[in-house]
Amino acid sequence: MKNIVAFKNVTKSFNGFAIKNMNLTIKKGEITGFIGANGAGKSTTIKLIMNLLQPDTGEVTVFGQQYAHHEKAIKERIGFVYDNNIFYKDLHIKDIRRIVAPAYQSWDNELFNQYIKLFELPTNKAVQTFSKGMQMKVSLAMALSHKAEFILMDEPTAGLDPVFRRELLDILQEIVSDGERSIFFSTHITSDLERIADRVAFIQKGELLFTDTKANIMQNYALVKGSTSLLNDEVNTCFISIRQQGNHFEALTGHTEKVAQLLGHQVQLEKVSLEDIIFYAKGGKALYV
Ligand SMILES: Nc1ncnc2c1ncn2[C@@H]1O[C@H](COP(=O)(O)OP(=O)(O)OP(=O)(O)O)[C@@H](O)[C@H]1O
Repeated sequence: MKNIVAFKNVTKSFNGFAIKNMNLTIKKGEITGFIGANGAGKSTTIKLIMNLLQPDTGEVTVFGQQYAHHEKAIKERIGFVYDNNIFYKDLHIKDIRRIVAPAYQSWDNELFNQYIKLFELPTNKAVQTFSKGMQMKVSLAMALSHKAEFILMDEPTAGLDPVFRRELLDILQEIVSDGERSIFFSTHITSDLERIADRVAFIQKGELLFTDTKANIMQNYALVKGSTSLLNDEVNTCFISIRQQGNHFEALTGHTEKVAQLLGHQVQLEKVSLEDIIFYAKGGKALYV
């Protein structure tokens, strides 16, 4: 499957925080959800994808091209969607159309009008009077009207009411249904991922812990419970995190099959939700009591 975005050993350091040796790929035709705790590095990663930040080392390619030589061509094909559309706040939708349209070669006015209607956005009010969800829809309508092939969203569903959130998620699913467009969005809400993501990327303290299809994650990840006497170096390599209490342990594994081979019936294997994975993975590789 074709990569829309490929990070190759990307590092980016700030004082006290670093994206470490990141090898993120985003696949064509899929919705990839990007999850991680506050401050894990989601926005920084999105800025690297958008070339708003440049890597200290490593390489970012988008549509197989590098920003250094193809910035305009790449940006033409990306729709960066965010609610805080500061440039356009005082404007009405028709003014936005007038200003934004000339910036894109492939802008389609007819399509823009269709989305404004579909999203039920008022055309007679300044965008700053719109709710957060409506502003998100304006941004999405703009992205779709210049026929962006890749929609990139930083926490699109944060602060939306459940009905609006579901509506937005349905729209996103519809967007990728032809297999030609791709979506990458960050979120804190695991149910968003459970609902629409094909693939999930999980970042923790600047490190990409995994990127995998939801189906694989559900199949390969499990909570393992058993006696601490079973733990040894070989067994421990199967675990992402281990919690011990007395002579019992609970561990998150991404290698259910291997654990079953090594420990068989001596341990209990329980299915996990994405929320469980994020909770248990929080301890990283550390072994703690
Ligand atoms: N320009 C910058 N200069 C210095 N530090 C920065 C800069 N941008 C981000 N950081 C730091 O990098 C870390 C990661 O921030 P980032 O915004 O990427 O996290 P996030 O996962 O998007 O968090 P949240 O979910 O809270 O939005 C934070 O500790 C932040 O303070």
